[in-house]
Amino acid sequence: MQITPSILNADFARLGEEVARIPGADWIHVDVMDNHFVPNLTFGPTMVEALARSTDVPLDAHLMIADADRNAPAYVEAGCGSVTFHVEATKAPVRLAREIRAAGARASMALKPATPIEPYEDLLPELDMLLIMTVEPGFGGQKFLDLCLPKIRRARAMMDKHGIETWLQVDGGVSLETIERCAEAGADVFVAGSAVYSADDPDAMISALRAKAADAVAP
Ligand SMILES: O=C(CO)[C@@H](O)[C@H](O)COP(=O)(O)O
Repeated sequence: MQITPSILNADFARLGEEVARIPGADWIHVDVMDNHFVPNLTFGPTMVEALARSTDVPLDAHLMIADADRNAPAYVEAGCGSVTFHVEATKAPVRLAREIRAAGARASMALKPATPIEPYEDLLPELDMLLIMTVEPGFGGQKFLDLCLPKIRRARAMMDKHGIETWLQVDGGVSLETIERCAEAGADVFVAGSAVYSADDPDAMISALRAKAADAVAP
C-alpha cells in the first residue's frame, strides 16, 4: 500500500518546505495541468526539475496535458520516477509507454471517470501503473465518485487474469473516509491531496491512510 500525496493543495510559494513535511510519502504526486486538457494551470518541466532536486522522495508526475505524446518525455528528463499520461490525450499509448520506460521511468496511464477500462485490457502489460481517476481531473478538494469503484474492481480482475504486477492507483477525494473502499476494490497506490495537506500533521496522516488501506484488505 503506497501513499503518494498530491502537492496541488500545498503552498506553492513554499514548495520545498511543504515537501519536507512529508518524509513518509512513498512518492510525491505532481499534478501537471495545462489549461487545455483541464481548466487549470500548474507546473512545467523546469519547476518539476527544481522540485526533484529538493527531495529524496521520488516524483510521480500526473500529466493532465493535451499533447502527451510530445510533452511526456520532458518529465522523465526532469527527474520523475513515474510518469502518467491520460489515454484521452495520446494518439499512441503503447508507443508512449515504451518511450517512457526506455527513458528510465515507470510508465503509467490514467483514465477519466467516464473512460472505460475494457478497450485497454490488452495494453495493461505495457504499463507499470494504471491510474483510475475518482474525480473529474482539474482540481483538488472534490468529492470522491463512488461510481468509479466497479471500474477499479474490473481493472484489478484483469490484472489478476493476466498475472501482471501493474500497480493500480486511485486519485481524487481519497481520505480516511474513502480509502478503505478503494483498497477493497483493488487499488494499491493512493493519491491524497487535501486529506494530507489540510491535516495538522501531514506525515502522520500519510501513516494513518496507509494503515487504513492495509486494514481494509487484511485477512
Ligand atoms: O489530479 C488531481 C485533480 O485533478 C488530484 O491529484 C487531486 O489534486 C487530488 O486532490 P484531493 O482530491 O485528494 O484533494
